[in-house]
Amino acid sequence: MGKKLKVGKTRKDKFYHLAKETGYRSRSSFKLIQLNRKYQFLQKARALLDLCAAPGGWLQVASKFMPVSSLIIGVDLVPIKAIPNVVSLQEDITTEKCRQALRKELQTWKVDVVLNDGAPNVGANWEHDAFSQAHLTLMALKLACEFLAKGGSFITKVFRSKDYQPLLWIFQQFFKKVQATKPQASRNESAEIFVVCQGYLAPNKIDNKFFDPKHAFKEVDVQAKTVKELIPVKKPKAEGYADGDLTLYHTFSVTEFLKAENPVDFLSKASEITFDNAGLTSHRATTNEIKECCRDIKVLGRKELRLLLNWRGKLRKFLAKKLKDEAKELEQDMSFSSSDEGENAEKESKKEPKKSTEEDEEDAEMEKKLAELKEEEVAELRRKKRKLLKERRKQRERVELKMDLPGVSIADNNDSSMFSLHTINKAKALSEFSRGDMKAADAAVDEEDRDDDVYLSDGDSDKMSLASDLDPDDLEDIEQRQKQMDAKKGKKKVSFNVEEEEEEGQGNELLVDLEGKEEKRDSETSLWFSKDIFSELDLDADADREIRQAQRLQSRPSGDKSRKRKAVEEEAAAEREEAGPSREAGPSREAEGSEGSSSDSDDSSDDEREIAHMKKASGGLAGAAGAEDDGDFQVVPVESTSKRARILDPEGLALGSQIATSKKKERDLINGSFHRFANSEDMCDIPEWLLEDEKKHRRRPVPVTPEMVEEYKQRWKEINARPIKRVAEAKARKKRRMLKKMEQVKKKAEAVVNTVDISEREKMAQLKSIYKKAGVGKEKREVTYLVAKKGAGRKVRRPAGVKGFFRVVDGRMKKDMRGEKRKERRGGGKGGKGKKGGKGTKAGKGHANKK
Ligand SMILES: C[S@@+](CC[C@H](N)C(=O)[O-])C[C@H]1O[C@@H](n2cnc3c(N)ncnc32)[C@H](O)[C@@H]1O
Repeated sequence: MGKKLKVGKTRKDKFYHLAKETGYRSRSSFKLIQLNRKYQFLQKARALLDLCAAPGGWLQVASKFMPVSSLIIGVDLVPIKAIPNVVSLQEDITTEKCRQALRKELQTWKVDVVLNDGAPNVGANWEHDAFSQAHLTLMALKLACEFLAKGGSFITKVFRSKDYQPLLWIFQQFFKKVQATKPQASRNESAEIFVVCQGYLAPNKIDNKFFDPKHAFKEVDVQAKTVKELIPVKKPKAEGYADGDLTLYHTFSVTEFLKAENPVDFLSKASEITFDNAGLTSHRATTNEIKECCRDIKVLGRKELRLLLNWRGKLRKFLAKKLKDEAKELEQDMSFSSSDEGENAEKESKKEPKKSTEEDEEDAEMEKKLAELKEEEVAELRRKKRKLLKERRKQRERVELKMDLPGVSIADNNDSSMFSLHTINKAKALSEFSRGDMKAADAAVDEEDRDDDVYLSDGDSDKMSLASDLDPDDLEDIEQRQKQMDAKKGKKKVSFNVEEEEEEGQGNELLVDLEGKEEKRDSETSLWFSKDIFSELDLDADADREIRQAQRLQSRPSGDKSRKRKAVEEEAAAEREEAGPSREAGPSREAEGSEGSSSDSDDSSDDEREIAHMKKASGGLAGAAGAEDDGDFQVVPVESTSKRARILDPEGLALGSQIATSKKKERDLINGSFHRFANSEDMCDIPEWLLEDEKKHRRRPVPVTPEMVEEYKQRWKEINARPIKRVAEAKARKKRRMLKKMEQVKKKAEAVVNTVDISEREKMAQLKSIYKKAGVGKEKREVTYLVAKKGAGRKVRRPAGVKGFFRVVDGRMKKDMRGEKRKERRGGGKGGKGKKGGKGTKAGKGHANKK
């Protein structure tokens, strides 16, 4: 028999070798390194206690990661070889002696971290081993509870057995956060798991049952006091009695309870609720239990208090409904009495003696008041709704005009209202101001404010809440009935808009519109069209074009019908010409032509109609900017100053550069523009070819050198060669993203390279996966597809001329697909027998297909 192969735990794995390489005393050092990497408890610790520390791997790690001159103590059954700056004790952590030794060592100090990697001698049987492990952990916890500072951490090894859950529960009683984890260095086949407990609660008293395995593991004593219970709760601060309140017993009536603004607050103050309303006492919601609860509020629990609150809600709903019914009855009575007033009055006076008792009067009075109350309520609701809608509309407008951001309103801020003329927009307030009666004016303004105020007085809020108990349908119903009643009473009802207009009519005289209605509309229109979305549309140019078209049509000589057809062509040519740089100075062709327009004829009526239509279409702009022909007078068109800058071509730019450099040159250029070609003659009877020729030659050369023009041409080319802004921006964004990604990948790679606890091969694998995930360095491979010859198999030699990657594919699929297509073309796949796939394909070299 040969030597037995090492299996499972005894196998020397990478961490074993790594520990040997790096000088750690045990492979479990890497467990602590990995735990610390995740939870970062060593860096902050100033004192540490390592229970079951031999041979000292964890102590090494602790002394490496903890701040210099920290206190580190290690305890184990076996002696630990000395480690610089580490105190080691040889003790059994389950004993009192060990506890005392630690006390002696630490004196009054508390530690920030307690570690426990204890593993008792095992081998008896699984259950026994598991128990002794759990017991050791419990003992470690006991020591931790004694020596840990508040907020400290306890990191312990636990074996997964039936005692695992009870242990976790106990940890949770002492620590804020308890997390279980299995570090990479811990073998998968091992049942160990590491529990990281953070935020030690440091209770004043601890029940020893927690550390008694009998209680802790077998039957966890649920009744045992929890740590939270053991932590003394601070006494609430004495607040004393309220002023004038000398008794602790407060009795309130049901009505008061129903009216209470904050019922919860009310219940906290009340000792007893008495019944002052027979109707409410006999209400079916008022059960015996409720009555009993009302007798002593102070003894009630959460459930009973909730019961009382529900009861209150029911009663309020009941009352609201009652009010509604009463209002309905009142209305019916009114309609009944108004229609049959005459007859019934006579009949009743004859039949019965008049029943005019005081009670009836009181009832009527009550009902009237109720109706008024409801009316007010509904009016209030309507007013609020209107105000809300108005505000929303305003906000929308402000957002549209880019005065506000959506959801953020600067205009909502009313701080400046005291300086606003709008606050005294009532004539009454203004007159008070002008008389110098500031008090009265303030009152008037307040009155105005109150109309729109969202907040209500106490009484109002109660009314409002009553209304809120009603259904929306009910409200609508009430509203409608109210309207009918108003109409019957002959009340003068006016719509909201009319009301507003009236108010405006007698408004503040100081609030005068700076613009007329027309101007206001124009400015609003221009504001609207100044939005970004319209910036692409050259509205000015469009308007100008229309004007010119109208003028040209107007200036056409009468009788020349052949010209009429060409008008459009001419117009287009003229526009093209205008776009050119060397537009001749001097009177325009329009002006020339317009001379002829004074001689009207019958044929021109169509044109005139067209012009009128166009003028109308151009919104009156034609009249402002274009030439007007008013009888014998010819109005010279004035170029609009707001006209957009024309984009010049290279010749124009060269000319412009000359003007820009010298005033004299500018003057010369202007003077030079008055030459014999500048004033065109009447060219009506000139043949077309001559006109074309004239256009070319009847112009003075522009005083710029061809070199200058060439230079500007080059500049244009350069500008045109540049990518458009958006493309450039997108490219820049992509580049930035890429750089960022690279930076992150670099950091990750560095971290992997610097990791000590993994082998080189693993590092390589991790690096590869990092770069792969980031998509860096992933270039699309150029693959050449080769269709294999029949029976060639998968192994094909690289054919001549094929470079790089190549893949051999089966030609049949391609052929099948072709066949399918052919079938379809022939019509619904009814193509005769036809061999499937047809003849064999020529495979090999000739079919190389690059992708
Ligand atoms: C896995 S080793 C600890 C390894 C240590 N964390 C390191 O990194 O070197 C478990 C240790 O627990 C110790 N041990 C077991 N029962 C103990 C007890 N009752 N008191 C003290 N140490 C104990 C053993 O002596 C053993 O050295």
